Amino acid sequence: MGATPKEEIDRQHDAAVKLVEENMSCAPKVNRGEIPLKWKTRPTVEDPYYKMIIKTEKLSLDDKCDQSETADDDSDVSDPKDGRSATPSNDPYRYETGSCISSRGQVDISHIVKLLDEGCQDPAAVTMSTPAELKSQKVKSRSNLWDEVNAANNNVHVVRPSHDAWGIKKIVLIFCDDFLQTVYEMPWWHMKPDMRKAIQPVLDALNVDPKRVVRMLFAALPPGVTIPVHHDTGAWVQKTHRVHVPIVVDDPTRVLFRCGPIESMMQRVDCTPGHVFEMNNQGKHAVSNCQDKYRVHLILDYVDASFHIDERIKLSPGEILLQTRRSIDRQKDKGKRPTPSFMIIGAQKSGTTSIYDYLSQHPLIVKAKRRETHCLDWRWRTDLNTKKERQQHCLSFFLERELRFHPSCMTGDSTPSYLFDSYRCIPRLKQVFSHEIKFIAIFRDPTKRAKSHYEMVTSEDGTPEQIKTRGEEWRDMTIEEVIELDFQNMKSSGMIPYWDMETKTIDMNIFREFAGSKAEDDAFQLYLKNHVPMNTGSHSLVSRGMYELQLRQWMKAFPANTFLALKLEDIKTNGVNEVMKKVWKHLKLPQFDIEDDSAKNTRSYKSEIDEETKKMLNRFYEPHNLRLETLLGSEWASPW
Ligand SMILES: Nc1ncnc2c1ncn2[C@@H]1O[C@H](COP(=O)(O)OS(=O)(=O)O)[C@@H](OP(=O)(O)O)[C@H]1O
Repeated sequence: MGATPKEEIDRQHDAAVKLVEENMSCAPKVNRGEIPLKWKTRPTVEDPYYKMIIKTEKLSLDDKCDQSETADDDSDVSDPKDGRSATPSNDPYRYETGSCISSRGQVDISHIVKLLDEGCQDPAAVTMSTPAELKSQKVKSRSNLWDEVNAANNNVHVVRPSHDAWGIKKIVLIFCDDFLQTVYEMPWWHMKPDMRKAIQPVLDALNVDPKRVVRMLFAALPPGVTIPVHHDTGAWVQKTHRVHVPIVVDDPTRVLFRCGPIESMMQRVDCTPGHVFEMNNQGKHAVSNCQDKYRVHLILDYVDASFHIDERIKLSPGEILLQTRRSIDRQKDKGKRPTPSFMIIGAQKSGTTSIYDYLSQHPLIVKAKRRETHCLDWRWRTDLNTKKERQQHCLSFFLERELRFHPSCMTGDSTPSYLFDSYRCIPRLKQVFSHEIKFIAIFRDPTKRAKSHYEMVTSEDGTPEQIKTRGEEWRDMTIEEVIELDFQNMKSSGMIPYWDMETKTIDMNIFREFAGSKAEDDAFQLYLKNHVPMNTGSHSLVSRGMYELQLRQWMKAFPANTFLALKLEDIKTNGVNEVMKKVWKHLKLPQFDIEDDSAKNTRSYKSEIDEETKKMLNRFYEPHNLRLETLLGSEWASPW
């Protein structure tokens, strides 16, 4: 349900009745052909033509650009923020009066009317019951297609929260998920030749093959109802042409259907039955039924012929769909996706919080109960005896039960310490999760990472829990002392035989022999065992920047294609959305442009790192950085 307050809806309804009574004229029925899909963006404040309109109309930009309005159908909630991110259009015709409406012909709808007649004017049967509840009830008449019980048993029940809340009755023939990955054909479409035949004249007028139709339904708007000014949202909107055909309209003069690029430019559309018109549903639109009868429109959305649809599924009568606001799944696919689907494993202080936040903005991502579950390291329950109990404990950090019903959605966590502590985490992970998990690692110039780590651990800011987990061991130490301590710990574990503790230089001959060897892996394990306690974060300042060594342990344990490695610096160079494209691809999620790309978990430092210290760390890390190429390919040839 949208955000428009009831008083505003009442105000708009009264205004609509007034316009109807004043006989507001309709826009001339001009066939402008297809409305170009590139026009299906919200006007933005950056758009030169929009600015021009605003000026001409003497409107205030702030007032008129994408006001928050209300909802129409399932996903049609106006978003006050989306004017900021939409692509500016440079096409002046986009904002011309009438640019949002194109008359596409007049067709014979008498066969459709016959099929819909029964039950059409019966008072609302929109119950908000679940499909299972509806299915358990007895069907009164199989020929009454408006009856929800009939639809749940012999067609497929679709929930359309906003429409249902308005009391809008519906007969759904074709439906798709929000990202247009799957199109569902309902039995009353694919098993009803009379229905297809009756609707064919509409498709002929549009010159559209039925396989290009991704949504098609009849909507009966109750008497006296106004759907206030809004625009539709959802990834599908910009990929589809929206077509309306008035079917049952007793008195077209008492139906006010308006559409336009902005609210003040909305024009009235002639709602004479049989008038096939396309409208830009990214433009502002509103409808008022000022009759004392239901008003029925056929509403359909079709894609361009070149658009590829992954799957077109013919549903069986009575099948149950499991829906969220942005996803649709079949009940028979329940449990198809095990939890979790992904893990951001590190590196600590390299932008993991940001990546998790950006990921969570995707409508098909559901956040874990906490971002850093730590279920495999310091929240691992050694007291639990069975594998099943340990599994349940790890799953308890996610909305696992809820997600079972929605396999097209996914969840995961972001625990940046996992990458480092492969010694504990990998065997535990293998014990509790046997399904494929996609791993994401993000790296950052390791010297900068070390400074960020030191600043965090020695900071007095944060919640009591954060302060406790960071530990107090470094409080009275300089960064140089902490670095020296870690070098000693690594040295004593046999991890850095190539490092001269006095001259602080690398013997490259030893490095080349040792790096990547079993001896190095063994020494790293020993170090993790002896110098990585679970009760404090004050450890491993230098070693956490040895990325290849850490990632190698994971890539030995899991297939290479389950890993995606990112570079924090690429966010600055290429922009967040370019970096996130790689993430969507890795997780097989539909492309999505995030709205909030601000950096998360940032900190201002107490002091700058000393130049000599910086040079020494750079010297230590350089050959380690170069080794990333052996794992990740030429893109990582000289990362920093
Ligand atoms: N988008 C973007 N651009 C540039 N820098 C960014 C970005 N997102 C996060 N960061 C920096 O990453 C540091 C925090 O990393 P993490 O969130 O992984 O830290 S933590 O391990 O979860 O504590 C932290 O570094 P410091 O500020 O140097 O401490 C953040 O500023």
